[in-house]
Amino acid sequence: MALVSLTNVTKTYPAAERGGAPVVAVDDVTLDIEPGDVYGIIGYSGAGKSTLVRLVNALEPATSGSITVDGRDLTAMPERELRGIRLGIGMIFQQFNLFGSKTVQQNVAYPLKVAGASKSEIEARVAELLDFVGLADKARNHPDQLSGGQKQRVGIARALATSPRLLLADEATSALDPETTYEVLELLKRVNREFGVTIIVITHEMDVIQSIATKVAVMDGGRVIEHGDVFDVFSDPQNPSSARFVSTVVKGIPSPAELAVLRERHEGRIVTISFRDGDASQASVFLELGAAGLEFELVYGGINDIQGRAFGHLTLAIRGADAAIDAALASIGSRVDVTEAA
Ligand SMILES: Nc1ncnc2c1ncn2[C@@H]1O[C@H](COP(=O)(O)OP(=O)(O)OP(=O)(O)O)[C@@H](O)[C@H]1O
Repeated sequence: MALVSLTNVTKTYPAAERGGAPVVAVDDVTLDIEPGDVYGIIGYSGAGKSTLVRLVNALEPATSGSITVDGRDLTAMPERELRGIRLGIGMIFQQFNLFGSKTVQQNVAYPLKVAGASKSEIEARVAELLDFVGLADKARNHPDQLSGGQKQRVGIARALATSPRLLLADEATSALDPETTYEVLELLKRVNREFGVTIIVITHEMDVIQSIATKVAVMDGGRVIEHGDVFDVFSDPQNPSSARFVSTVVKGIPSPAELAVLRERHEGRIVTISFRDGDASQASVFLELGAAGLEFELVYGGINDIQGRAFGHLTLAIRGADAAIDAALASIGSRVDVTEAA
């Protein structure tokens, strides 16, 4: 059974001005998030991602449709029970949202205090979590004495304090540099692997999805326009907007402008060979071109790794007799996708 299930969920906000049109922030979204998923939700600013998070977190009611968390329908639930649902969901934020006047230890202890845990339970759990996030030596520091990455690690420890099954990460690495982003994403992977916590990652950065998510939903104008396994969406996006996101991290077939530059710099026929794991290896393609007596160079593209599965597009400039090139491409084209620039 899905841990989070959204069925035809719509959230409409009233118009800001009298006579204006209402804002449909989330538009007829149907999505299942299974236990153990790291589910990425990507979209440009205003796509409706944060609104979707607030609906799942029961901070706001949906206008229509149904949302279940752990099999329990939030739509008709009284506020008292919604509070219980919220306790089972951890949240981390772009701006960390730590209490500046409390120490690291007190920040992590806070949700446990609210939940009514005993002093000894709190001490043991906080020590365990600070150890897990590698900040045991900072227990008595205040947030302003920590780096951004350390603050987010405190945020993660605090979000895990009450042992939630679900963690919502809303642009959790958007304020961090690439190195620190990598560390925080690695920590989130451990949270998923070692504690079995399901994670929903909201982001506008495709490389975050690439490095951590197993599934992805692409949002645009409040709608989910494409969703599926990260590998499938990255290697073969079906929607132009998803393709634009993918192109920020994957070099595909060169655009007409890029082709013009390639032609200026390289002689020969420009051919893109697309690999998807399970297809022929790159080595077999290169060997075949070599065996046909053709000269070639790699001029554009690359191979990507998504959770241990490889795919990518390599664009080559190939030189030699046209008939020999035609024969080699026909043979290679029977195993992998071959696209020759017009
Ligand atoms: N409380 C609100 N009242 C009215 N309109 C809202 C409210 N919250 C969000 N919206 C509108 O709903 C749409 C979706 O906003 P949302 O914040 O969910 O998008 P987002 O994808 O999270 O973008 P960002 O990354 O910029 O936060 C936007 O048009 C926004 O202006």
